[in-house]
Amino acid sequence: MTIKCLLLDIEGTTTSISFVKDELFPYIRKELQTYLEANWDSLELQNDIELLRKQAIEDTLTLVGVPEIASSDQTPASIMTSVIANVNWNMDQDRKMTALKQLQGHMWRKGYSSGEIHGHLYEDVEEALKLWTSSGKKVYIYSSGSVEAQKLLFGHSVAGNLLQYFSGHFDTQIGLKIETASYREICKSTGFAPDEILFLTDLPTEALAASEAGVQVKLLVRPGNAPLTEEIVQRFGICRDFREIKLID
Ligand SMILES: CSCCC(=O)C(=O)COP(=O)(O)O
Ligand SMILES: [Mg+2]
Repeated sequence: MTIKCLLLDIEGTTTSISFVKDELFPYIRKELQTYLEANWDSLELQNDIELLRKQAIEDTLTLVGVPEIASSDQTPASIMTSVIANVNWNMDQDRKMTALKQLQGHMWRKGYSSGEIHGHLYEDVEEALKLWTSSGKKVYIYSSGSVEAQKLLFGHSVAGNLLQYFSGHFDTQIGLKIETASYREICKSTGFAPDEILFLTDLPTEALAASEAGVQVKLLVRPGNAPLTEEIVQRFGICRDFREIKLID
């Protein structure tokens, strides 16, 4: 079946893992206290904290050592201290839950708009986006990073604003990337049959979930990505660069 739609992961696929680990995440740790103090009275921040609070309560049922978030009748200072402990703990484990990703997306706004952060993209990405879209393919992003964080990264990227190439964005609101149901929902939402979609990712767990839904998959081998087993390489095929991907019209 001809590929009509490309579904792209970000970290490890369009963008280096080191940009996320060494620039984006440290920005959150560095700015968190200041951000909480500056935005304490905003509804958006209070909603983000409430989401983190609910997630922490749910997490205590299955995880050990979860820092809980102080209840809303505590002082702002004690709530802030508990939020900082919770966010850092979740980031230490690179957790991909919506509550954390939503707050991060809101915090990165200032970093991108001030020019402190530029979204990293591998140099083949822009050329591939141009080629695919000019030949009539639709391109979507599916990342654990929130839709807002995705738009910031591609809107303020090292190659400029590339948002015009995307037909849409998906994040964990549609489901986790390691769950097959998420890819079924993406098929429904985009209107493409599973085998008309090619999902590009760096993670075998995501590749397996997508392929269970009937979506076609290729794994990216980018510098700094985790090594892949021979079995996974044989099963899905790999590419080192988007220019290696040949789509039949
Ligand atoms: C686009 S937001 C920054 C990256 C991020 O927070 C993340 O979790 C990336 O995960 P991905 O699903 O793109 O591997
Ligand atoms: Mg990834």
